[in-house]
Amino acid sequence: MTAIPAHHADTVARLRREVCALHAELIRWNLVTWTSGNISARVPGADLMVIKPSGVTYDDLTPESMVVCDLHGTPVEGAHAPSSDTDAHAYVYRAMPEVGAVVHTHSTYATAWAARGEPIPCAITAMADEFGADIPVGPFALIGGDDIGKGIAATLAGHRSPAVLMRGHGVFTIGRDAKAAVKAAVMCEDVARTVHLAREHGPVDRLPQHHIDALYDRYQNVYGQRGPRQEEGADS
Ligand SMILES: O=C(CO)[C@@H](O)[C@H](O)COP(=O)(O)O
Repeated sequence: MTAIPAHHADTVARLRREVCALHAELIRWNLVTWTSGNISARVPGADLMVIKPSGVTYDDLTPESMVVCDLHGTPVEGAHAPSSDTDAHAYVYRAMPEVGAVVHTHSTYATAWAARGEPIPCAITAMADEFGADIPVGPFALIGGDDIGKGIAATLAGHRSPAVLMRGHGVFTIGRDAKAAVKAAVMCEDVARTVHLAREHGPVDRLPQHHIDALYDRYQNVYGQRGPRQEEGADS
């Protein structure tokens, strides 16, 4: 195995802790069953990523059990075999330099949309906020190799949505960091459930595009705590 350059050691140690800890969020938000989801994060400035080991139960995950791989999916540091979706994550990092993290789940409602091969229409404000569009469907691809990654990148490149429903499989989300990608997976399941429930009682209309655009812009650029006053701790 190739050694990790010394100047990346602290970052890798931090990402081992972060990626490990965030798997607890997949359980907390009921997005995974047994070992069926995974998180990875890119090591900034290096052609490396930190990813969950394959088939290890979430209770048994530790920072040390995370696997460092290069961006072709080859393990570089770690005692475990990496996630079965390692090649998919690696392809996304190679194809989408702006992506800092990838998350995969089989969360129930979103995966039901994936099983139907149907995009989730952007019908509620929470969806316009986070996704800015319908949540798209990517192609079916077998696990292992580059095909899942190719489908994710081809579907999400130039798309506002940080989530894709891979046909007949489940959800992949991307983010600038692991917390953002996990948040997108949580929100994806939430809106998948809401729009599904709404459709049980009748047709659901997509929001008008100008409302989607306005909501997306506000949430992405105005919502929450921003700017120097908040950073200095001002409260009024
Ligand atoms: O999608 C799949 C299998 O359908 C995989 O993502 C596994 O469900 C999780 O695999 P590991 O990350 O534990 O290898």
